[in-house]
Amino acid sequence: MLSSDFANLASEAQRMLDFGADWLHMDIMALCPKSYNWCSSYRESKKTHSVMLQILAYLDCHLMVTNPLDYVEPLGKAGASGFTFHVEVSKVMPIVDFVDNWQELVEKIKSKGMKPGVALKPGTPIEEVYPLLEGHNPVEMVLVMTVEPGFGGQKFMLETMDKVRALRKKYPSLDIEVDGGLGPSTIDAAASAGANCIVAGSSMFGAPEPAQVIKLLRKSVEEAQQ
Ligand SMILES: O=C(CO)[C@@H](O)[C@H](O)COP(=O)(O)O
Ligand SMILES: [Fe+2]
Repeated sequence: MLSSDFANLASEAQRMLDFGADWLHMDIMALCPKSYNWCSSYRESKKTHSVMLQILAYLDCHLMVTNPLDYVEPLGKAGASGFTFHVEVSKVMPIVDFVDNWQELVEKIKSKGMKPGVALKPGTPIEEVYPLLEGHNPVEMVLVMTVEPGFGGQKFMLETMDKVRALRKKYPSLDIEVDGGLGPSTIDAAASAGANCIVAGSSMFGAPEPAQVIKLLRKSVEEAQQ
């Protein structure tokens, strides 16, 4: 949704769902701490239109913030479906034992009815997320960033596919999301590496026929899965 027309957020979201999108991806960034309000505004606007859509639209929230714990309560209230925090917070947070802290974080995310996920930046080794996929409270999705976080419309970094391949080999049924620079020219590389959740911003909102782009992305993932 970062590439959408913010003045018409609800109709932009509806347009993408009508074109065939499964999820709406919401980027929440450190310097816009109230950006989670998008979720509640979206839910509110939908109340008057369609109760069904309110239930059906999956809000996939990607938190590029250093204090994810502070967002669990407000995002849960705002109607988020997925809550994906960055593994790099372990380095910037004044945390003595990140392992205990992420267990607590995952537990809180689940208690608010959201799906916990972990994201990693292009320069972060894949091994750093492995501990979060083990134990009694594992995350349920890994978001591999295929551009540096910050804004849409950047060039897909092909070298990040090594991480997707390694992850898919180790976890055959895990949800692996790729985010940044995905579109018709890059989807095959991501799909064949093993990604099954595709975030597409500028390639969707900038397309003359977004429905065709979605079809193409889905076909590539389905074929790779077979
Ligand atoms: O998280 C981010 C950027 O920080 C992404 O979600 C981008 O917003 C995706 O946009 P495109 O690269 O598809 O235009
Ligand atoms: Fe994102």
